[in-house]
Amino acid sequence: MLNIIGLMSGTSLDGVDAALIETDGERIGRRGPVLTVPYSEDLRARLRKLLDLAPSLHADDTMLRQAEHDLTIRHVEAVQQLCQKAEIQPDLIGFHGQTILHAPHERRTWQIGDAALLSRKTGLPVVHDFRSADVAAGGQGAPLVPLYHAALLKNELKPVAILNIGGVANITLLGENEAVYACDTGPGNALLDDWAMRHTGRPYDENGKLARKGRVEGAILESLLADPFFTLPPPKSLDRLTFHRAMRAVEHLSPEDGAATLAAFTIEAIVRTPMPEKPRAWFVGGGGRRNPVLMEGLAARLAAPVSAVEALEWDGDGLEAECFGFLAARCLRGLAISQPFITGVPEAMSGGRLTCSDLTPPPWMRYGITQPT
Ligand SMILES: Nc1ncnc2c1ncn2[C@@H]1O[C@H](COP(=O)(O)OP(=O)(O)OP(=O)(O)O)[C@@H](O)[C@H]1O
Ligand SMILES: CC(=O)N[C@H]1[C@@H]2OC[C@@H](O2)[C@@H](O)[C@@H]1O[C@H](C)C(=O)O
Repeated sequence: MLNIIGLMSGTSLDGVDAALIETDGERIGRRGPVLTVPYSEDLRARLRKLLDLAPSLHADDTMLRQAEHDLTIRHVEAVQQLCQKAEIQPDLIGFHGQTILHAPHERRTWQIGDAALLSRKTGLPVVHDFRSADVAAGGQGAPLVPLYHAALLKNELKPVAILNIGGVANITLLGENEAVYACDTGPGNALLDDWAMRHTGRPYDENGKLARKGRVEGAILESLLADPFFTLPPPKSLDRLTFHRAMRAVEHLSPEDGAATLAAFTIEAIVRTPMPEKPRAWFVGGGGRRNPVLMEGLAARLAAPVSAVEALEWDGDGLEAECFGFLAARCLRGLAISQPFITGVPEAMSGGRLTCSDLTPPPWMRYGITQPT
């Protein structure tokens, strides 16, 4: 097995999560440590602006290039800090990059990040660009975490739902007979974060304090949920900005009522996701599991028990970063990272690209892995 550092910077734009994982892409050994290197407020604001500009942005845009450079340096720092913490010299990096645009219907998905720079600065080979091949083949390109959930889950609880509440929320349904279904469910924390920033100047509604004091505007909530996305069966995926119009719908509400309504939007979108099997339990990862308004709302509305993924002895902050370490190993070996019931791709397929600097021999030369074709 290889020691791989997985790096994930999610749609919340809060920073880089880094996790060490020992894996060959099938077996999973040691997991952790995990750490987060936060983005500066300035970088976060520049990335947020890039999301708005992305549909018409040229790849050579100066602001884009500068932000890409700066966020790659944050990833270099994350690798260095993790190596120190783990006291280990890793073999490989799985680098997700920062999604600035996701439009699978146009066969476009765009993760920025300079893999060559990351490889040069760390002296390690880097697997990156995990989503493009899937999207090019007609898939959604997301979510990609389900095969990692499937590899991790050992218990007999199935059907079981693993929910990630990041900027966008996504679900993996591990069904009976090894079936794996997945999709994005709707907004996660992103709308709430933007609302909190506007009304409190803070990047998120800490512990749901604002939403807790508000009243849900039922008519607005139902109008938001009338979007055809919510009745579409999986697979389906979202851009961080897909439901940004919800901000306009709640604009006239008080900070508290707006937060309560947006939190209810996240919850109801999850509850109403059409599912091929009925989960017997729900486990929640991502920063949203720290928001008691979301967790209590889900527990009240779902038919099965809801807990944080820590109940499975998983690390809810590191799971996605671990996943991109796991997927990096799978890409290297040409193993599938997506399947028809996960992303809608016509057949199971691998993906990712490998970048090595002049100083980093390809991993198959160093570790006897079969060279991917
Ligand atoms: N104590 C807390 N109270 C409320 N919300 C919280 C708390 N801690 C974290 N969060 C929420 O979690 C978010 C960060 O979540 P996470 O790190 O899972 O996002 P992400 O990795 O960017 O997501 P993804 O890639 O899945 O879209 C914050 O932006 C915030 O909304
Ligand atoms: C295009 C993109 O970056 N999608 C992310 C985003 O963040 C959550 C949700 O939307 C999910 O579909 C995906 O990330 C996770 C890690 C995934 O691919 O499984």
